[in-house]
Amino acid sequence: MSQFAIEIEGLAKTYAAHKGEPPKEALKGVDLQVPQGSIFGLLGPNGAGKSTLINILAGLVRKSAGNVRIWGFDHDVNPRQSRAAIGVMPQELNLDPFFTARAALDVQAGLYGVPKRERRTDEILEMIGLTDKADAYSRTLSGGMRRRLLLGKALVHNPHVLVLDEPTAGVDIELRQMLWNNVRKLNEQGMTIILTTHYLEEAEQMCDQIAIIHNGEKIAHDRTDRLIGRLDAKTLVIQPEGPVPAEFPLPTDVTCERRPGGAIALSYRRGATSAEDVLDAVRAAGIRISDVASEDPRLEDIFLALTAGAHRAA
Ligand SMILES: Nc1ncnc2c1ncn2[C@@H]1O[C@H](COP(=O)(O)OP(=O)(O)OP(=O)(O)O)[C@@H](O)[C@H]1O
Repeated sequence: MSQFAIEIEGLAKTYAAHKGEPPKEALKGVDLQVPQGSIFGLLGPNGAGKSTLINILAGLVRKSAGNVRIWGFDHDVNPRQSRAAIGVMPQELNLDPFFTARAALDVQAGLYGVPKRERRTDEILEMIGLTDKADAYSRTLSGGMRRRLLLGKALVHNPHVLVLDEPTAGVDIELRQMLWNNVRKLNEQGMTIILTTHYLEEAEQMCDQIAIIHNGEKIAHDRTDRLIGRLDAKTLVIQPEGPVPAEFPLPTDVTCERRPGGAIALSYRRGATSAEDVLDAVRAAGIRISDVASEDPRLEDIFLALTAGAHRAA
């Protein structure tokens, strides 16, 4: 058994021309390996191809080319096993309005061939906080509750891999925390998690590894800390004692930005300038330093740098 939960080679998808629109190459030969037991972030701007990739994994979209293995099972050779190894929480709230929460979970378990005695309906209802809504029709549930029910549906067959397609888009803080707590617990129990999100801070906190997709191509894949470390940028935020001159000499390539409250943020490249050089320049300008804090780049910075770089290359 491979150490990868998901292995993708040369995955391509072209959507056929439709209503005067030309064919759309949504994925252009993507290779990707998702380690078992990881929380893996799949990021990219709108229209990058993330949902297409996830929908191919879920068996909802047919790939044009390439190979997909889920938990070692080839999508084409062992479609039943590869589908059983994965659970997907989709972006759209596609619930049958005339099913109760309990029925929705039971029917889904039935679809996956889970025998009645092995069903964990009550356990899942409890986990997603819907025990008291078990017999309510899904049309009467709030948006947040429906989202939790979709998570429950993705879990009925106890998959090895759980895929979450923008699970927290437009949900409140409480639900977001509940979702992430659930995801962490499932991951601790050994489930591999793949998620797409537009909240980069969330990805930074949750994911061990991140891949960035742009225009149907993978432009980066690395451990989250290494990805962020790729940016050689550093910022010193200095709280001055007394006034700061409008302009003062700084080492080449150091930029100065005024922050609210009178602080100045000095950004530089670690490879070219040292913190000591920056502080020396501040002192030489007669600025007395009351406090200093340092800021490292965020995932957002690397994301913007990489996607902008890919634009230029294109
Ligand atoms: N059924 C379809 N028919 C034609 N084109 C499609 C179809 N589904 C998606 N596309 C196109 O394929 C590209 C990739 O779309 P996809 O939904 O995979 O992107 P995404 O990264 O998930 O975007 P978002 O972050 O906005 O959800 C887009 O240009 C989209 O318009």
